[in-house]
Amino acid sequence: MTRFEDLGISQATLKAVLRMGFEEATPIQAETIPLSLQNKDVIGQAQTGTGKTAAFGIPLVEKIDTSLEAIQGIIIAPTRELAIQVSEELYKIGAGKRVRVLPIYGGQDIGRQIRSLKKSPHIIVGTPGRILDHIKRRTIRLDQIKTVILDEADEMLNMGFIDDIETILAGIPEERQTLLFSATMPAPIQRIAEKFMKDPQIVRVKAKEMTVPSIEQYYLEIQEKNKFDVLTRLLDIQSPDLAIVFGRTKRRVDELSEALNLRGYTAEGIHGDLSQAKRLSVLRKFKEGSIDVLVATDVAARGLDISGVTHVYNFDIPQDPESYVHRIGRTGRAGKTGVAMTFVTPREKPYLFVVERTTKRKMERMKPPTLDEALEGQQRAVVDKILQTIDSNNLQYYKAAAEELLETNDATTVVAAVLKMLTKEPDTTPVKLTEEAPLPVKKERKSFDRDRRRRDDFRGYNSGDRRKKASMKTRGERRPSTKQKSKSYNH
Ligand SMILES: Nc1ncnc2c1ncn2[C@@H]1O[C@H](COP(=O)(O)OP(=O)(O)OP(=O)(O)O)[C@@H](O)[C@H]1O
Ligand SMILES: [Mg+2]
Repeated sequence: MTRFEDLGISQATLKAVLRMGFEEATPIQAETIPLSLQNKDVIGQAQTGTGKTAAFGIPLVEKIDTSLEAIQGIIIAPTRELAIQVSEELYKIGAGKRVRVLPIYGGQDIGRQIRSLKKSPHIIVGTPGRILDHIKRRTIRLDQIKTVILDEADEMLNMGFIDDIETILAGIPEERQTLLFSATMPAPIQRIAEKFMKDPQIVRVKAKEMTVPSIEQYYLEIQEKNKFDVLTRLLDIQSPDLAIVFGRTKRRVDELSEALNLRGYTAEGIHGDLSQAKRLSVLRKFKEGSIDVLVATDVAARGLDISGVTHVYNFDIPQDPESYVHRIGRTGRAGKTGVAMTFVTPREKPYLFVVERTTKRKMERMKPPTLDEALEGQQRAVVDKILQTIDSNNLQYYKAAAEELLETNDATTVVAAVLKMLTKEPDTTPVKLTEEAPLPVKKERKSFDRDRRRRDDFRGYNSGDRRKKASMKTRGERRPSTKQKSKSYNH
């Protein structure tokens, strides 16, 4: 355990960090902060939700000279939401020193941004495109920058920002420190590191698994057409505080959130096609708890830190293991527990195995719940609420009416009626969901299936179970569309 007191940071920053409720440094912080304070370049890799933001944020704030009216630190992040979130965290860390932090992202009025830039922020946090735009307009000056941080570098690569990043880095004085955070280190990122970093220290927080152990991971084998009913049953049974449902495409996200609303859940979707204002308002509502279910695509949710997300549902299995790790990493953050459920259609099962092999962690198989189980789950939730209400002991206004009811009815009947009224019975309102074509069948399919079967045997599934699975495979599965077929599966 490392205390922030022992990391050599100033009183002002220490106070700010403690005020944020951080008691001890996470491993990535314990390793990165001292290196960064010594001006070393650092490449950092650690699991989701383990505090990478503060790992670079604390030393960056420490190095800001607040008497100098110039941009001294720049953080580049893949999405607007992430830029805002990181700037908020940096603002809190820097509150003790009164460090000025400004988020800069596309979609926001450029005139307003230019006015904010005139108030000389010490740190800017932005998306590559907009930062470059300001550099070209000369509304951002790079000559006093001493620290550059690339957050989620691999995601920026996936989004096609690599050239923008190179251009930005090339314009920043060489006498600087560069920190790079990335979940993976594909070749183009390594090249960036070689070209733009000086003797980088690699901080890889060793973890047996890529996912944090505090997330319980399950998979459910379901046919495409049954996914939605199973999702709503799970929501009823598990009654998550806040849940994120991941869909593969934008259309999927729209349809899912609409369908969830039809069935009485408060859900909204986020994906790249929504306006900036809309995405932010959805996120705000989700954080405040005025919507319970956020439906998202991978990119929209990358790196987002929303406290209190208890459940993640992979309505569609992600195409690659990294997406899986990032998706489920929206729960179980900062040492909290979480539950992740992955739906897999029979023909997509090889993907499940690839995920498990990469994360070095097995998902536990869960049977799709039945309608009765869903009803039971709802009842249990109501009973819990009633017990809580009893505990709150604030019932004097209701007791007279209760006694009146009990004069003519027996207690069990009265309570049963109350339970029935309060229980949300499983809703089977028809909804419209376009079937998503399954991911392309993998070449190595045979061997994966064999491996999987061996593991299934090991878990002691009976052969009847397996026959059922086999028959599911032959019934009514659609062939992948040519578009999807052409996507390669490269892991
Ligand atoms: N030392 C700490 N003690 C307690 N909470 C912390 C600490 N450091 C960070 N946190 C909190 O943990 C949460 C996750 O942190 P952060 O978003 O930086 O994770 P991350 O490693 O960047 O995750 P991702 O890979 O998903 O981007 C945040 O709410 C943050 O405020
Ligand atoms: Mg992060």
